[in-house]
Amino acid sequence: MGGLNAAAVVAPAHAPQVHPWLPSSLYNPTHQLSFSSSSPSRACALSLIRCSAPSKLSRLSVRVEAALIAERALSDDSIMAGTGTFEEIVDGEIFKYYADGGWRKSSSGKSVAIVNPTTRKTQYKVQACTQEEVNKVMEAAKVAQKAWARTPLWKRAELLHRAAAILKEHKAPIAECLVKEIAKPSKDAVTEVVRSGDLVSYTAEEGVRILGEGKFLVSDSFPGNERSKYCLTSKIPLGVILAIPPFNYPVNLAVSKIAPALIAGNAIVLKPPTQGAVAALHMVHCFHLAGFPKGLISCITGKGSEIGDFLTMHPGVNCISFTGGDTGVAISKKAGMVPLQMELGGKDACIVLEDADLDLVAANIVKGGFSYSGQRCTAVKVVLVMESVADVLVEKVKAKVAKLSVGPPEDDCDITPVVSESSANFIEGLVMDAKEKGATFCQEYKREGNLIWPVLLDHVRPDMRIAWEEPFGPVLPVIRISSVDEGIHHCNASNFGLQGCVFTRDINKAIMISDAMETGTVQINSAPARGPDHFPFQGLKDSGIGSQGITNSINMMTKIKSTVINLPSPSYTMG
Ligand SMILES: NC(=O)C1=CN([C@@H]2O[C@H](COP(=O)(O)OP(=O)(O)OC[C@H]3O[C@@H](n4cnc5c(N)ncnc54)[C@H](OP(=O)(O)O)[C@@H]3O)[C@@H](O)[C@H]2O)C=CC1
Ligand SMILES: O=C(O)[C@H](O)COP(=O)(O)O
Repeated sequence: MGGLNAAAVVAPAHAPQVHPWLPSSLYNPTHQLSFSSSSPSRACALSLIRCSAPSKLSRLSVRVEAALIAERALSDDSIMAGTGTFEEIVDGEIFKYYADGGWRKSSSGKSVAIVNPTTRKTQYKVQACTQEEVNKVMEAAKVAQKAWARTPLWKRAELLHRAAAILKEHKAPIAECLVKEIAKPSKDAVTEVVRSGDLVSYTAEEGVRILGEGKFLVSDSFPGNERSKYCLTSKIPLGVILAIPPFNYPVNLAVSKIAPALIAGNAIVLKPPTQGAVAALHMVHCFHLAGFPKGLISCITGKGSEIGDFLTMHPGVNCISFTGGDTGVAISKKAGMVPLQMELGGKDACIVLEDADLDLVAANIVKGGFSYSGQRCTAVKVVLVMESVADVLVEKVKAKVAKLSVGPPEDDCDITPVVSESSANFIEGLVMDAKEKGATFCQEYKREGNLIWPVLLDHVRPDMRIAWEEPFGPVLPVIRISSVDEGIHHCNASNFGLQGCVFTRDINKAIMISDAMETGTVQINSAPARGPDHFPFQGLKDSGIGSQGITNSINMMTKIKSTVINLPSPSYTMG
């Protein structure tokens, strides 16, 4: 695209106008626009900046609006990671980490490579942060949180709305990182960013409602008491929240922790997954542009295996919100006395009864089992179908699988390379085990590098690993069952209990099966899914601790504080 090809955001030379409600010591100097070339769009953006009288009302919002206008003037494909708005987050070829309101290089002098799953070459590099840098981030977070907790709720919400708008405006460059780092199909990558912006806005609104309410209790309802004590309760922040999301939703599962933490008055330290870290850094920059106080949000990069234990066992952490695999089980054993929110793996079962609408089932199995190449914790991971309808169902699913496009994420293919070579090897191990033990392959098994063609495995038996293990890849086992009880038994014998689904036209049977399935959620006549993002989302057994979803996350990241008014003598309201 000609004309305006970069809108760089640079720190102002002079001290910025401080928002009246932000303590000046914590103010994150916000940004001015500079342009690398002239164009009508540039002139338009500049004239808007000049005309907008950034005096008493809000210089911050003028600048943010101007940033938005300038971004809108850019074509989606003209913005590359580390250029334009995101120039300041990268130094040479290594992305910086975010601490104390700015982008920094680690003193370690070391970096971590992010390998593009499609090319299998290094795509990006991020800083390998040191323990000392973690200590500093924790100290800054503690200080910033105290001031943030004194910031009125509606003002916290306002900043979150701003961050959401900036995030959505920058969907293209962030999605591009997702395509390159985790091979997410390009349309899904854009959807992830837009969904994340919506989640942040919804959280701001929900927070204003639920944190604006407390309880008033009187003592005479408890035996032996007169009405001489009034108890007022409200929700207070926990302090510093450590957020660790997984590779498959590095932006969405980061903001699903960041936004509830912030609206509730907490500070946040984010440790993004290595694959997906650059997308996450871009997302953090959107929060930076929104003007949050310095130190309140930080993003530490580095390999989880190296820096993870130091972070999760850090005394400065007051709550851990983690999404990922077995690592979560290990963290929960090591973490100290802090609240934990753990969203871990799943082996979501799809139980299909004889009376089910098999076209609907087939469509849901293919979408549920193979979207993002099966790399979703809520993917359908085992089909338990009544023998009498199994042949018909398998044929229908097979026909749909044949239509899935396989190839690079840039082409928006349905099936794209899985995240890493080790993941592809693990998936292949499960497939080969099933082959040796006699499963029926509905398609020929094919793999090139990290790209695995979709495979439906029929006649899977419980002695095969794929019957129980989570492939996190485009491989779906079908187990034929002779009774509903057999299906429920298989589902409940799993160590996981995230979601499950049941397909039947009989709502009474559906409810009974839902009640019998030991999972956090059961979907009736649809594939498992986390969204919409305000729904509660939780796993039983090894699938997690606590519940996510916007309301539940806000509640989880707060504590109840009571103030009791003791009257000298009982008082009863007469009305
Ligand atoms: N229930 C749910 O909501 C979801 C569950 N999952 C599950 O996650 C798994 C796949 O995701 P994946 O990212 O590979 O999961 P991992 O558990 O490998 O990693 C998750 C996060 O933990 C970090 N990490 C690694 N080691 C440590 C450590 N010792 N201490 C602290 N953090 C650490 C990782 O960083 P790094 O990348 O640097 O190693 C990453 O940010 C699957 O099992 C899937 O089912 C995934 C999404 C959602
Ligand atoms: O990480 C995951 O896989 C998600 O939490 C599932 O989200 P989805 O159902 O929206 O894909």
